[in-house]
Amino acid sequence: MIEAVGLTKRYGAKTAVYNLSFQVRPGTVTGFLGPNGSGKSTTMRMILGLDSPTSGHATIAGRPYRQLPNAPRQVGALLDAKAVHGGRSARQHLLSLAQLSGIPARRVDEVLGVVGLQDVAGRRSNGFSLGMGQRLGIAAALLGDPQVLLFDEPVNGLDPEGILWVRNLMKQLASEGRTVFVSSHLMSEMALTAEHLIVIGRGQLLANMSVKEFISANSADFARVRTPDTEPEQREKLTAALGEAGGQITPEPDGALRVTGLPLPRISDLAHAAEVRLWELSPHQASLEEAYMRMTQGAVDYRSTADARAGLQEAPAGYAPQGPVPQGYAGGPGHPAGQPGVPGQVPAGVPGQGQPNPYAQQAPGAVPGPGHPPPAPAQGHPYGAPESYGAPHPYGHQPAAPMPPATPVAPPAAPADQPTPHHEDAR
Ligand SMILES: Nc1ncnc2c1ncn2[C@@H]1O[C@H](COP(=O)(O)OP(=O)(O)OP(=O)(O)O)[C@@H](O)[C@H]1O
Repeated sequence: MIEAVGLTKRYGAKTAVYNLSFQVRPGTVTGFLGPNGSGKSTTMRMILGLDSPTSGHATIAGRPYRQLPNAPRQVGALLDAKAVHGGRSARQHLLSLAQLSGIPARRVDEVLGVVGLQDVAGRRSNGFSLGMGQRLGIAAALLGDPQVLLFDEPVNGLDPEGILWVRNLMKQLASEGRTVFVSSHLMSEMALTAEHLIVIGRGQLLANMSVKEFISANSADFARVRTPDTEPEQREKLTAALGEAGGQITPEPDGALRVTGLPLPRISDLAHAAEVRLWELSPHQASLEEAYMRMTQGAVDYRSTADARAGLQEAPAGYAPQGPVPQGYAGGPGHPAGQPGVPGQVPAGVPGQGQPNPYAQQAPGAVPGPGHPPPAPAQGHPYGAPESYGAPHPYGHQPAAPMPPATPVAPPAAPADQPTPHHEDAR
């Protein structure tokens, strides 16, 4: 198990991570979600002993990484796929890691097969695509057959087939009882990969809950209602009537109203009774990605000026209707609201930051919204059979050999407190 307790990291005036507490349990994939710059990599680096916390601590199996008796044997990580000596071949790179940790050379070929790089193993890694580099990084993480695995944006640069393969690999590793902690900024991907979610924004915990809970808490049905644009008093009349009847009303950027808590026929009847004409009355379901974006929208560092026009700049006025904070949200039970925030960093309108949760109108057991299909069935290969580069994958046609017993893996190379190499890869 991985545990963070009050984890805080400041770089000068910049607070990258603030008071983060969570646990990552074995046997499930835990997704670590947050917008760019929200502190995911910094948190992972602190867990791996590559950065020292300003305060708080992180442990793996009850001890800080650097105090684990055989840390390299227990923990594997993919932090930066580009942290490879480009002049070396994939095999040489893995061999040098294996030799450092006393891992038998045959294990190198096993992991090369697992990630589908066996046919390019002799090629220099500086000729690798981003996706091939990710696979090589994953191979390095698996080298020691560790019980605890951390992956920072592992699907970055992978094509759809590669993404599916990573998804199945993560699930397979977790089903073997390992602790699997995977960061991403894509909710849609994590909803298909992870069973548990830890969501952060500007270094602070926003949600800590199962994917099931997140889906049921965020896949709210709602109605869109529009009155004649030319008669604003009709809109006001309707807002009052719906509000009195117990509906939650949120103005949409285009002038429509988003209504939760009332079925469509009731909205129609109330509009009729109030003598309000409707131009639109339509059913909708909030997508998970939308819920995630709304949850983190006050906690995004980098934003296009076009976002304002797209309605992503600010929560619309009045968008935070009534309702309890669902369990597991930061600020909900187990995450008391009103904890001191980072000065100037408390995300506006974020559930659990002392504000009511805007997603309280739930259909329990709701399924992911459009764009979130159910997970694809696993492929024949135990790790989803990646296509190898240049030849059919041998594991695609035969049962894979079992992983060898735990063997050490080289510790992450960067010394503590070095500036984080900030990835400039396309995301
Ligand atoms: N060594 C450093 N010195 C100064 N600031 C840093 C350093 N490392 C990270 N930061 C800052 O801390 C914040 C969190 O960065 P971090 O890389 O942990 O976020 P992230 O969620 O992993 O982002 P991304 O998804 O873009 O990789 C950012 O504002 C970043 O610029």
